[in-house]
Amino acid sequence: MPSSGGSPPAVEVTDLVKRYPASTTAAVDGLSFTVAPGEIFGLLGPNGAGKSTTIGILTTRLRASAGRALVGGVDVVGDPVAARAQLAVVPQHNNLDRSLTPRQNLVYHAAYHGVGRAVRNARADALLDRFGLTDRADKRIEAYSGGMAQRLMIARALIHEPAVLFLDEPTNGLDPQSRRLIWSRIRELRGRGVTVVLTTHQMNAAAALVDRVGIVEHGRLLTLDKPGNLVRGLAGRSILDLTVTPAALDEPDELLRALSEVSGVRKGERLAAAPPPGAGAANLRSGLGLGGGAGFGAGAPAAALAALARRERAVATLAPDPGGRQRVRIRLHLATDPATVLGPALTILTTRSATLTDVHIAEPSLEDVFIGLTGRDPR
Ligand SMILES: Nc1ncnc2c1ncn2[C@@H]1O[C@H](COP(=O)(O)OP(=O)(O)OP(=O)(O)O)[C@@H](O)[C@H]1O
Repeated sequence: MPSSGGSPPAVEVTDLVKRYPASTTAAVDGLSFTVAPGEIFGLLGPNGAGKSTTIGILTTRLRASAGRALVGGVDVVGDPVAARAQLAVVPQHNNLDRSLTPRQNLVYHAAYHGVGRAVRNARADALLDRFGLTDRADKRIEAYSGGMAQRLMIARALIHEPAVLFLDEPTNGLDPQSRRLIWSRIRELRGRGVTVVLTTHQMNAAAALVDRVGIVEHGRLLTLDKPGNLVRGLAGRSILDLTVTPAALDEPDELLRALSEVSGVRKGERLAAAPPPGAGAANLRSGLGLGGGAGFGAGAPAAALAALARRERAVATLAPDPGGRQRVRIRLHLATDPATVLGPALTILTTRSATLTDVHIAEPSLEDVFIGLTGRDPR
């Protein structure tokens, strides 16, 4: 997190509450956090957690039911006009003015914020260039793709050089090219000293981009820390995914139960469907120096298994998928080194005549932290 150098927080939220009329529960329910100047702060949470409502209050679109919110040291309720001069917001939905050209959207927005003519034209040119829109600056907005419209909305938000930029789902529904451009431009803002508060459901991008992340649910903060610290909190917990074909008379749930009872397994679960074979797979047979065929058990060389387990990510193909029989994916959540679980797990598979076709060892991610805190049920 960039040092605030003793200056006040860019955003300060204290005991914030929002109750919508006719709703029995609070959308924001006593939220408190601060964001340092120049920080990129991620507000994560499941659908309906209260993220957009919080941003709505901070950007003066909504009025809080209780609590306090300051942006750039300005109380958003006490002095919304001064607060709006400090901030900019890119909402979830396209609110560009379709009666204007893209360039006019930028220039008129700058004029609204009192930016002089020469400066606003120069800034519009620079921003159109930064967001890859120069060639289409004078076309009709209707001809813009979703990615272009989103880039233009971010450019428009930046034209009065706000101290704090709020982005609500900035890359939702965009193709990978637009997503990468937007994440990269947001990263650049840190170098320019702009504070960014964003919401997203894209955990990998958030983990790579934000300085700190707050995870909210039911309008309350569940945790707030650097992504690395949150993931390290799950240290020693790796995940072992096995794709297996149980023996004809075996029950997948019985197999799962047996694997879940291996020492070092915290929890076992069945995943939805078997992945397509292939893509990116390393061949465990050659990697381990083992012969072909199904059913590797206790006889497999322990050192080779340990070498596999030490690899940060390993996807391996052990045996061909026997046609016709249903494969199942089993995820084992481990509280120990995968090397110590693999041997006993393979013994169980061998004993039960199951065929193992894929092994995947994964380190925990921010998404695991998120799921661990907020659960698996869709909202
Ligand atoms: N105008 C409104 N009137 C009544 N209830 C609302 C209104 N807007 C949002 N809510 C409710 O407030 C809660 C928080 O919604 P909010 O949109 O802030 O969540 P969110 O975390 O941004 O969700 P998402 O990830 O889906 O955008 C939800 O239960 C939602 O149904």
